[in-house]
Amino acid sequence: MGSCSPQLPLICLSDQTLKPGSSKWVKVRSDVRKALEDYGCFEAKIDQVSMELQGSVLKAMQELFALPTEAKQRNVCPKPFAGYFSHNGLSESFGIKDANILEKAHEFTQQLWPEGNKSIKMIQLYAEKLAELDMMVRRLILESYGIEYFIDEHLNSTYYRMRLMKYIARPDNDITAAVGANVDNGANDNADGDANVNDDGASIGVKVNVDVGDDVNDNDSVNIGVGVDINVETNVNGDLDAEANGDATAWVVGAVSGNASVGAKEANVDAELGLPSHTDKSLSGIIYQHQIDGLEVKTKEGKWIRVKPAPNTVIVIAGDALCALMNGRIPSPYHRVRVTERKKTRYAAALFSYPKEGYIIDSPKELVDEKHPRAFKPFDFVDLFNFYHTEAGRRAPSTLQAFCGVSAGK
Ligand SMILES: O=C(O)CCC(=O)C(=O)O
Ligand SMILES: [Fe+2]
Repeated sequence: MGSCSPQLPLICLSDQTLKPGSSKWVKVRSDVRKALEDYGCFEAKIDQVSMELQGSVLKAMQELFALPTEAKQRNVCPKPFAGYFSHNGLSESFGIKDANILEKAHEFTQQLWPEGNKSIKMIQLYAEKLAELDMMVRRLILESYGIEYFIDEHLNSTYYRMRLMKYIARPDNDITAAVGANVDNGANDNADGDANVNDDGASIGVKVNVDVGDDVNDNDSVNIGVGVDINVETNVNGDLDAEANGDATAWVVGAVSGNASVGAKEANVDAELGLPSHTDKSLSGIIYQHQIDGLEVKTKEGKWIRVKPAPNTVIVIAGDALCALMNGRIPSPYHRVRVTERKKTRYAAALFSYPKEGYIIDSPKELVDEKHPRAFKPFDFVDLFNFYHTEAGRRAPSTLQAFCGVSAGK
């Protein structure tokens, strides 16, 4: 903190000194809770993943993305878009379910490298380390609210999915944004009910929904919104501080639609987005940016924080499922990826935790009190996923709120 540009809180989660029950653990626990309540995310300094392993994963990613498109497209998953796909010609990604478990991760090897490849071992080891870290964070969170009894049940009700991502900056003079139809008006709320309208002026929400077909990878120039729902507001205050809000449903489930922006500057920003503004649907996510920055996280005040990559530092980010589980006390922040360095390729890896199918997400009673009335009805995450695919789910300013918000009046 204290530098001129805003930054996320930085918390040291290094293994060496952080032992459950120690005074450091207790301090870190309250820091984690505060950071998540304030920002829905934080930067974590870690030593669980060696530089050597980070380098090996980067090499594996470079190798993977260099494969021919037909090979990459073999990374399919029963859930649409949970496998390989590309967005807007600016990013592409692979999905690996249960990447932290070697036997399961081998399915990915079989899809991509039927003749076998040693890289998967590195990716799996990396996912395993990040999963350990993630479980520690979720343990710290639940302890910080005094619900230790719930830790085992919670951790056993989840699984992991890894995304490996490659981004490039938009080439100059490339016009990619603002294609579409279905214009309608709408105002946006993010998951914690914090309306994304500037306090000091009126806003008009303008949504342009772009629906494209299943074959999303071939046409780089018109794929705005593929796999994402972007709800964009154009602010009429004259400060041109446009908001682009949405959910990258398809990063997890694959809605093939988007709401692209209209307007000058915001169309420009949109066109630069390797990943449009969204909240994650997961419980938690751990993101590692390999050297090149691009990730931007939106604060409750509506400011974008650009997160600089630093060695041995990851971003811990809360998703909608955690927001719901924690009775809205931890928001799932909007974030986006904008690569501005031309001629540089950005690689990022993220490990997400999700509730298992059939598990009912219901805030523990300790999180509900007069100051925090129950915000969400209990739900199965799969039903939330399915709701994202519906017209109503895609159009909702906050899918989580529309699906199970108590105030949604459903
Ligand atoms: O590439 C990144 O830094 C973030 C990726 C992300 O937000 C996502 O996959 O949901
Ligand atoms: Fe995300």
